[in-house]
Amino acid sequence: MITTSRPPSAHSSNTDADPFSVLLRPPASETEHERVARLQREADAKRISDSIDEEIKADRERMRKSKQDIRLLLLGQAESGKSTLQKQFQLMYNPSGLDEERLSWRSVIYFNIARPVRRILDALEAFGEGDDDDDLISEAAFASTPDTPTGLPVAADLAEQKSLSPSQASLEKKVAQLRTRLSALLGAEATLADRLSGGVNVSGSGKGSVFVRTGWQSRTLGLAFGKARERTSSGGRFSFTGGRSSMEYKSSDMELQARQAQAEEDKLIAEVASVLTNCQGDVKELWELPEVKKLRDRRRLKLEEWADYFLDNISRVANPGYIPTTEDILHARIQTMGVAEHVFDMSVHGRTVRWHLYDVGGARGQRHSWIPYFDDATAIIFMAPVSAFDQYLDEDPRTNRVDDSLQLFKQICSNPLLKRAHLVLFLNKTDLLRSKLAAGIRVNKYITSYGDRANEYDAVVAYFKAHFTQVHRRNNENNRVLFTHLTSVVDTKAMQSIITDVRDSIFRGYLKSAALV
Ligand SMILES: Nc1nc2c(ncn2[C@@H]2O[C@H](COP(=O)(O)OP(=O)(O)OP(=O)(O)O)[C@@H](O)[C@H]2O)c(=O)[nH]1
Ligand SMILES: [Mg+2]
Repeated sequence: MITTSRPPSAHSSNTDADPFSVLLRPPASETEHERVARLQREADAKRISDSIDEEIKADRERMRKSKQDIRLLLLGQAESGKSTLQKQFQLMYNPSGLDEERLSWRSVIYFNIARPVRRILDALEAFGEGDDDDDLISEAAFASTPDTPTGLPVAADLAEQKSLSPSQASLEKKVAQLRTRLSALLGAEATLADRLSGGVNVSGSGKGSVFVRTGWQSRTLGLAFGKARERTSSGGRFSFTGGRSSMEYKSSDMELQARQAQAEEDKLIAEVASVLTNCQGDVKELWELPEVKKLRDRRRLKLEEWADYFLDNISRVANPGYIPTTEDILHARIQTMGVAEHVFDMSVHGRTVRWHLYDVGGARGQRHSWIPYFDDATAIIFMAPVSAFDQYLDEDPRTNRVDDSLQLFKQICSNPLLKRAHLVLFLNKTDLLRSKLAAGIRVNKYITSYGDRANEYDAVVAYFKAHFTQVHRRNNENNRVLFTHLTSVVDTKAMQSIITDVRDSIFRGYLKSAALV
């Protein structure tokens, strides 16, 4: 056994000692047992202190590295295609992530079917109530009215009771029958909306919109699908990692709850899937009613593009064991709430750089949440849906969507916090623009300044492009270049080369500014 000299006692008479060490000195009466315990405590404290130092060092290193990351903001009004573009990035740079969340898209797709089904029924009923445009009622609807096993009134009775024409009464009866047969699907709409939004209602952002926060896929399916983060408008950070993160399952209680939620979710989806399998014939019958086409042609029933896509594909989607295809996922629609961050490591010309993609909610009530992301943005892709010339904002039905896009683009171009950001403009939904023009929808009916220019794709695109370019030119203090692309972001093949092109131009700008710093 060796003996060591004791440190001077706190009660020592040495008055020259540093007052802190005096305070820390062990009492003179310390026993050997107490001394061993104290040394152990001191060693533990040092270990903890060293590990904190290590963490601080690693944090600094992360910060230094993350300053070199590329931050790309996807901006634009609601429905402009930001989340769809994000999915295309995911397909290119993290395809396994999309595979992992594939099944969770069923709830969105079923919701994308249930809601338009209800809207079609409502529109047909509203027609029956006050509209006596006989031409709208097809003979087919009248002729195919069967006797009613459900006890619903027959066409002749209805006509007599409400003094409707026989054809109107026939349609009303058919719609009533379809509503009864589709009641289980209609009932699922609210349940699905509630599950998707996690019970959150967002006011002031459009009629009956369903918003999802980042990470909804793991809430609806309990999957690990990659990292997603949010910044609050005060600049603080909330981070969320999908799947079994320590944050999600801190205790076995929470794990149990998550398992129960997952089991309920699976049950709900299985139930809706079987409802859809059973009523697919009715959905098809409703969708194919000639009156639906007529109401749409006369613009008395406006359905969004995803309704067309999924109702056209109803037999496939309603198949038992349905798994969404990539194209289905690209067409699925759910509104983004707040800002979702997606992180990809991209190798560009032999150099790997971390990219942070920020997919924002574009509705007016969501735009305030963009601001904390402005000051360190490397680049912006602004998305303007040019097919929306005949549409108005859900959140403000007096504002034309293209006009809103132009106003928003002006704010983005002139924002001083964004003046260094590389600027890319996607004039999106060009496929839908082509279809609308081919269907004879006239631009000058909605945008009077279009005048008597040709109602053709090239002329319309040139007109909109000129307006966006002019907004940029008038709000371009920094002489920054605007890179414009005509896009249909649901077109995967075309998007692969556009994304590569955009990626390279952002990367070139990034290298240039890195060299200047
Ligand atoms: N046909 C077609 N559909 C598109 C195109 N771009 C987007 N869509 C569809 O439009 C709908 C809305 O797209 P999102 O990507 O969800 O829009 P968003 O900009 O993220 O909307 P918010 O999250 O509300 O801000 C989805 O159903 C997409 O599939 C396009 O170029 N062509
Ligand atoms: Mg979105």
